[in-house]
Amino acid sequence: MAVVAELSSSSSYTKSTRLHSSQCSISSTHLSYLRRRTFRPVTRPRAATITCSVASDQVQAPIAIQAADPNSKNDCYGVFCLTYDLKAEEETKSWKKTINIAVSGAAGMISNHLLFKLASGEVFGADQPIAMKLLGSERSFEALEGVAMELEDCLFPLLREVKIGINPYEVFQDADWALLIGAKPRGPGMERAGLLDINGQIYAEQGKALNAVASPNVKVIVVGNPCNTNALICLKNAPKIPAKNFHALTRLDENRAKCQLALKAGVFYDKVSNMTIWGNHSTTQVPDFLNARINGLPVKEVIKDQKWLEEGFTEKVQKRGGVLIKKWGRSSAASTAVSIADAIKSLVTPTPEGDWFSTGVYTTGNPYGIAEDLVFSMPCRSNGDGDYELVKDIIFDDYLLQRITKSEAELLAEKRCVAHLTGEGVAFCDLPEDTMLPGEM
Ligand SMILES: NC(=O)C1=CN([C@@H]2O[C@H](COP(=O)(O)OP(=O)(O)OC[C@H]3O[C@@H](n4cnc5c(N)ncnc54)[C@H](OP(=O)(O)O)[C@@H]3O)[C@@H](O)[C@H]2O)C=CC1
Ligand SMILES: O=C([O-])CC(=O)C(=O)O
Repeated sequence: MAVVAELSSSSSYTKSTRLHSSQCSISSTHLSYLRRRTFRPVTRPRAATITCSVASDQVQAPIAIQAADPNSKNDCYGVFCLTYDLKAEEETKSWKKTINIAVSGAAGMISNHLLFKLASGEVFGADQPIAMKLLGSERSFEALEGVAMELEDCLFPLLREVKIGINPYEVFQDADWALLIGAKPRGPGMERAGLLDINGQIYAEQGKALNAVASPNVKVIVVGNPCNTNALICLKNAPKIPAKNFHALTRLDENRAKCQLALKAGVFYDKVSNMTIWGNHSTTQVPDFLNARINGLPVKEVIKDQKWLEEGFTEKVQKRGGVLIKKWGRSSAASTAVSIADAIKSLVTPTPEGDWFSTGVYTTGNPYGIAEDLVFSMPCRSNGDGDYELVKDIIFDDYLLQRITKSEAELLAEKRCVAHLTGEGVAFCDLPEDTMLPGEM
């Protein structure tokens, strides 16, 4: 027989845990505490529901009953409900003000690597406390709890708060950074236009939520594919946030390109600099070997094999994701997480003299003649304040311009295909057939 009982206590966080006996499951809210050095619990009521299947001859103990609040899924998680008195702690006196980092797709593969790097301090710095706001869905909520439990168990000193939730309007509240990773993967037989529409709707919704509740100067990095067009949709739905603040992640492509040039030149990859990825995070992307440098020299002076540069190198970078999926059985997660960390570090630390980095950013006002009103990967520099400027001293040749034009045409076609999501009228999809996400080949 089944016994259903509710426990009396307090909180606003709802979770489900399976008991060790495997005969009972608990749907409980988490105890919330006021965070002080002494970790004194606050007397907020907690509620829990326990369902047990027991044999009819077993004695059933009466259990106290009080209503739960099953709708509230966005509050502090576990140990992160404890408040530390920062002033009382000598070592924290030099810490900066806590920043809020929102992450969507937080229960996914990429996040499973990224969150721990963020919490460790290696991205924002050893004096930068962070609060994590993790967005999941009904589908992923239990997994998200698992993620939060692992974060608890890491005892990261800089991780001051973790919240999990399924409503972007709650999770994105006061976000200083929004790392938007969640997206539906393209399944077998799904048209690219279908993927653009499904994921575009996610990014339109999240753009609206950011517009409504995030910090007005929030920096947004869109990872979920197709990331350039998702970023465009997101920024169009967030008119209060500067368009310049939205990025589409192409740092993984930059890192892949550096690796291939280093391999060919027989140097370690720290010798490769000034690497631009132009355009879309797709197989039309253009890894720019004309402006890149190896040991400070133009690539073409070090690698004299033009055919390899134009064909072998370019295609290898464009299709690296797909080759990896064939081998690994899933898309790049660890290297993507590292590249997100790199992308953030490039914005919060000054760019080394003479160098630059690639990121997909808003084209309006660009000095290269690329169509306006797209999100296009271009070379950028930062003084470390989270902002960036486009690099001006870039050279072009016919090959480079021709390739850039192809990627630009693809993004213009994607944009027409999502006009219903950017507020620009009726969508019309005429996507070039030969172009794909890096993982789709
Ligand atoms: N820009 C780049 O360089 C790269 C981008 N990517 C892209 O990043 C994204 C995330 O990759 P990864 O973390 O490996 O993927 P996972 O499949 O592990 O996680 C993706 C998350 O997306 C969420 N999601 C949102 N909507 C849907 C939906 N309709 N169906 C299924 N899941 C959905 C899910 O979380 P929830 O249920 O909580 O919403 C899920 O946890 C993908 O779009 C991938 O193509 C990957 C590598 C490189
Ligand atoms: O297509 C994917 O999901 C993977 C991807 O973007 C990449 O590896 O660059």
